[in-house]
Amino acid sequence: MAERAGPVPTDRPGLGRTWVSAHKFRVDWGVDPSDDHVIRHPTGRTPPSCPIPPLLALPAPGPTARGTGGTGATGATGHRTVAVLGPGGVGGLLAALLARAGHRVLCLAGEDTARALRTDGLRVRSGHCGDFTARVEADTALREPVDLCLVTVKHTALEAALDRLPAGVLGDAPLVPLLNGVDHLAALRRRYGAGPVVPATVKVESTRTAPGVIEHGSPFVQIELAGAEERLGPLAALFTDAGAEARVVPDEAGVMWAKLAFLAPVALLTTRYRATIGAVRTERRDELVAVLEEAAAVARACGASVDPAAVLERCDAFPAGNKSSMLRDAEAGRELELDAIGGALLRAAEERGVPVPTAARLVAELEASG
Ligand SMILES: NC(=O)C1=CN([C@@H]2O[C@H](COP(=O)(O)OP(=O)(O)OC[C@H]3O[C@@H](n4cnc5c(N)ncnc54)[C@H](OP(=O)(O)O)[C@@H]3O)[C@@H](O)[C@H]2O)C=CC1
Ligand SMILES: CC(C)(CO)C(=O)C(=O)O
Repeated sequence: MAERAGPVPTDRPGLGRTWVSAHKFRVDWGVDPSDDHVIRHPTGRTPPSCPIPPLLALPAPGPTARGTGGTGATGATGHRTVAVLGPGGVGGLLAALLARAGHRVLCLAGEDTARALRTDGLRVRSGHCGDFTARVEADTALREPVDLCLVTVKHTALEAALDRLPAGVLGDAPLVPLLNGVDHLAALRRRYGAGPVVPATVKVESTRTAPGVIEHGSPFVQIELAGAEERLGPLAALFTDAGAEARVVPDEAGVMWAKLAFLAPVALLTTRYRATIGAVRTERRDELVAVLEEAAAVARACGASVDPAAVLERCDAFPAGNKSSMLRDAEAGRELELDAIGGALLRAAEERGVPVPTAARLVAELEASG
C-alpha cells in the first residue's frame, strides 16, 4: 500500500492563482516485484477518500467505458478510461501521470510509437514527479468509447492525427486539446462539434527524447481549463489528483490568449536567439518587453485582460534554464509551430488593427532562417 499526495495548492506570486486542491488518497498499486518504480494499474479496489463526481456535466453517455448508470462515473474506484492522442512531451507525461493515478490510459500514435509503448510503457524522468515507468495501452486509432480524450500532438500534425480519432467513436466524450496557439479549437469544433471541446492550456517543460521516453524539466505541470466551474471541476480534480495542478477559468479568451500572450514572446525570442528563457530575459530584455506589450495588446483586443507587467513577472519567475518547446523543436531540427504561435498572433493583430512590429520582425526572421 503506497500513500500518495497530489501537489499542495499554491498561490503563486505573480500569477494571482489558486489551483484546485489535490485530494490525498490511498491506492493499492500492483507493483512488479522486479522493479519497484514500475507503476501498473491498481489491483486493489480501494476507493479515493472522497467520491469522484461525473467527469463532465455532459449528456448521459451510451454503453461506454464510462460505466453504469450513465452518470459518467466508472464504478467505486472512480478510475476512468482516458485516450491520449500524441504521447509525446506533454501527452506522454500526462498519460503516465494518469496511469500512475490508476486510470486506464490508451495512447494513440503511429505504429512504431504504439509498439514501443506496448512493450516498454512510458518512462518518465522528472525532478518534480519522480522517475517512474507507467504501463499504458497503445493503438493507432480509437476503437472504443472513452471517458476523456487529450489531444497533445503538434499543430503541424493535427489534421493527420485527428484521423485516428473518429467522431463516431469519440461521441460526446470531453476532448481536451493542450496544443499551444488558438486556431486548433476551430478545427476540433468543425470535426467533433462544439460540445465536447474543452479549451485548455498547459504550462510545462517536457520532452519526448525517444518513443515513450519523457524528460520533464519544469518544477510544475499546470493546466487551465476554460468553462464553468460546476462543469469542469471534476475534470480539474482528475488532473490534480494525478499530479498536474489544474484550474478552471470561466472564459476561453482568458485561458487561450493569456497563454499565447506569454508564450509567443518567449517562443519567438528563445528560438530566434537560440537562448534559454533566463538568457532572453537578461540579454534581450528590451525586446522581450516590447513583444510582451504587443502580445498583451492583441490579447486584450481579443477579449482577454492581460497586463504586460504581470506577464513579465511570470517570465521572470520561470526557471532560468528552461527553454520553449519551439526552441527544443528548432534544436532537434523539427518543423516549428511558427504559424500556430507567431502566425496566430500576427493574424489576430491585423484583424484588430493592433501594431506588432517587433513580433512581425521576429516571425519574419524565423521564417527566413527556417
Ligand atoms: N513540450 C512542452 O514542454 C510543451 C508543449 N506544448 C504544446 O503541446 C503540443 C504538443 O507538444 P509536444 O508534446 O512537445 O510534442 P511532441 O512532438 O513531443 O509530441 C507529439 C506527439 O504526437 C505524436 N504524433 C505526431 N504525429 C502524429 C499522428 N499523425 N498521429 C498520432 N500521433 C502523432 C508524436 O508521435 P511520435 O512519438 O511517434 O513522434 C508524439 O508522440 C504542442 O502544441 C506544443 O506547442 C505546450 C506547453 C509545453
Ligand atoms: C510556456 C512554455 C514556454 C512552457 O510551458 C510553453 O508553453 C512551451 O514551451 O511551449
